[in-house]
Amino acid sequence: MLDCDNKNVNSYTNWLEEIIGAINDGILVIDSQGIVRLINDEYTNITGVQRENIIGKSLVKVRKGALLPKTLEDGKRRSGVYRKEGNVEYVVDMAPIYKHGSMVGAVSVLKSLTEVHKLTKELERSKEKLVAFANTFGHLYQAKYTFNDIIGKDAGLKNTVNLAQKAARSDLNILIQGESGTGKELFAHAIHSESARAKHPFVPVNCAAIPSSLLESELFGYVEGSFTNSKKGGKMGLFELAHNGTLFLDEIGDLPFELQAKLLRVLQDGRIRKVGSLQEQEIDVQLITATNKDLNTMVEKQRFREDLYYRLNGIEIMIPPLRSRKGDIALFIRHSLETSSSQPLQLTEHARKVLMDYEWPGNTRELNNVVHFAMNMAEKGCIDCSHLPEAVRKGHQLMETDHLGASLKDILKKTEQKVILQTIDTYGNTLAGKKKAADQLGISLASLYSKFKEYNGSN
Ligand SMILES: Nc1ncnc2c1ncn2[C@@H]1O[C@H](COP(=O)(O)OP(=O)(O)OP(=O)(O)O)[C@@H](O)[C@H]1O
Repeated sequence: MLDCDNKNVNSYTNWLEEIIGAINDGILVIDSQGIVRLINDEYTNITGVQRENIIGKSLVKVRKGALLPKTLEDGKRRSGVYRKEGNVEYVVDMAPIYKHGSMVGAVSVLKSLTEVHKLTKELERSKEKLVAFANTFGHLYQAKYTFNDIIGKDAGLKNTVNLAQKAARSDLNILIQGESGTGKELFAHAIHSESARAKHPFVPVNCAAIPSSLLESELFGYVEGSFTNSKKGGKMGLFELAHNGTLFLDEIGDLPFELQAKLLRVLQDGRIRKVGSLQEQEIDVQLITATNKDLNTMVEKQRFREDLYYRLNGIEIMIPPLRSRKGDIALFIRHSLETSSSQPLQLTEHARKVLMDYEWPGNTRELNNVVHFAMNMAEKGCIDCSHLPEAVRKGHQLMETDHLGASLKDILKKTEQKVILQTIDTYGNTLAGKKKAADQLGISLASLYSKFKEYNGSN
């Protein structure tokens, strides 16, 4: 009953009591004599004081140190007064109640701090999660390589690196072509790392790895309810994720034809539209695409849109296959042996020759795997032919039996070379090993040295 002079509890005051009871803060009302007239349930929850122990009693007597009677004396509002009762902390706002210009009582409003503490903790936890998420997210969408990670001194590769460095300084779309395993993704990372966008996300997408039915919504995102099972709140697309950074579309030759038209529109307008949305949003990404397919032939066969091909092809980077960069094979092997092996390892001349002669259809990826395989198979600090994978050995043997068209002199020379290298492999590439090899072959050590030098350019 707010009108403390009114003894009749009418329906109006009942209604007010209902409202006060429904309030989430604790409420206590005293009349002009300092007698407690009303409390709500939340007041009991916060202070632990039961209704029957306080209603109709003088507040100062029941609650020593209560400040509300002071409000009755000076008519002043007080706010944010901190209180602690056992483990319960709360703050109190106090105000006088006036009717027709005279003070008829005063009210306290208590706000529990337990809830505030709980919310603060929740907020802190959310902030921590957000930071962790930002770290993971940042980590996930960072380029992992720079141009320093690209191994190779072959002139063809150096020209390619040179062109890629220029491309990194441009904002043109870049199309990287090359056989599988030549390092197209490595180049894409390096280009982003050296570009002005390096601090922004690098988002790699393999177009062949995402089912075509999902690719559009993955690339452009979708709004809530755009299809059955769509996530609440919709989903951000990879273009949006890459905003201000670089989007790397690998295996672009596998982009479904109907999506090619949509991608072309995005590149022309610089805007994307989420699946199910009518609104467009501006997007600023540098697009790098890569493929090991021959896009020119695909265009001719009308399997890839010509207009999109020209859009993607702002700068075209062709990475030469490893077999055309023999010098890089030796360099890569040396680098791997020096950096990846826990013990010093020697490669026999024969094994080296087999590796140099092999065609490397899987390019640097395959070479990397083969060298690591051989390092694990090596014995006594030495990698010889028997430590190479069968496919590589077989490839070499096939090549060597391919004598068609060769002169007898060349065949004999090759065979002699093979036998000498294999015998040195067997006895070891040391002085003692070479002596044994020469003995076994029935030639002098000097002769073996001179032949060995002829085959390898050095001994
Ligand atoms: N020049 C190089 N120097 C160092 N490592 C290289 C080089 N080229 C390729 N690699 C390594 O070879 C592996 C394959 O490279 P990457 O994935 O970039 O090739 P890719 O051309 O994109 O292959 P795919 O067409 O199969 O996707 C990676 O481990 C990469 O780091």
